[in-house]
Amino acid sequence: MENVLEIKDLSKKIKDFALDKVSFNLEKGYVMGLVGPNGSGKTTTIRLIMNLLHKDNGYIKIFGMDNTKNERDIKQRIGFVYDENIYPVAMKLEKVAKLVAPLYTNWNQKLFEEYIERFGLDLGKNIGDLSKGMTSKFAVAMAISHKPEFLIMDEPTSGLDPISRREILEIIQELMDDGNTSVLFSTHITSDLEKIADYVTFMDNGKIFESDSYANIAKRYRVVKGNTQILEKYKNEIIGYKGGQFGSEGLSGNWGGFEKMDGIMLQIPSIEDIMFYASRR
Ligand SMILES: Nc1ncnc2c1ncn2[C@@H]1O[C@H](COP(=O)(O)OP(=O)(O)OP(=O)(O)O)[C@@H](O)[C@H]1O
Repeated sequence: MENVLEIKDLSKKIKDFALDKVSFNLEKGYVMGLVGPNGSGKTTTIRLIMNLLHKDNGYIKIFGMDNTKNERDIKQRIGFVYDENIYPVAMKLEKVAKLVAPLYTNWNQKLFEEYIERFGLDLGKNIGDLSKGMTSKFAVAMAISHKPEFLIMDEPTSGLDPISRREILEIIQELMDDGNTSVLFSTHITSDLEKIADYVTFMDNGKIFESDSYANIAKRYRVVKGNTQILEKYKNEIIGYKGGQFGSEGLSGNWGGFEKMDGIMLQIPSIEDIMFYASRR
């Protein structure tokens, strides 16, 4: 097993917010989705991985190397999509590519032009004249035209219509076909994760709630619903417990005992369920 990304005890304080001992790994050849409510620390984690922010503690290894000491080598092998446009709005797409291409030893102009055509983009247009969706597609084309081994994207599909989202996901799937490419992307769109993510890392309030395959996480937890009088007694076993007059609910990682109880219903949690109850802790 070879890890493309290893994060251990990563901490960073920004004003009132603290990323607190974040640890997770991504194995080479897999796709990981980073999910969590607004402000849970996804962008902060991604910025730390990209060395755009300085960490307070912990370490980040990419391709087995320290991400700060080997930044130049690492970035040649990485593709990165920011959560916002980073290119000058008055610059033509063609010009942006001309400036960026020489930075990568592996830049493949033919491949870039193929992506541009596939996404229906016009190289003669200014960045500022692109729609939100087209800006995202251009950012993805720019990030993958040097055939990165590791693609890191911060909400690449937000603001895209379902067809464009599918196009981006298809491209990611194609990149994965060689078995050597790995992808980490943050998203709020849980259906995207269901389509392509091998692993899901749940963040909440600067901490990791879970990081595993969805199948494993779905085995570990159940949504518990039912009689308030019964559930009140076990509320310490229930994450994000909410009691109500007409029934109570939450998520449980220790749900075996509920199976035989009358008036209690168990459901396999969706990704959204896990996010919801974890954030209500
Ligand atoms: N430069 C900054 N100054 C002050 N606070 C910041 C700064 N950068 C991030 N934060 C705070 O850190 C927290 C985490 O933000 P972050 O952008 O990492 O969350 P996120 O999970 O990516 O959220 P979203 O889903 O909304 O994009 C937020 O509370 C945010 O306000």
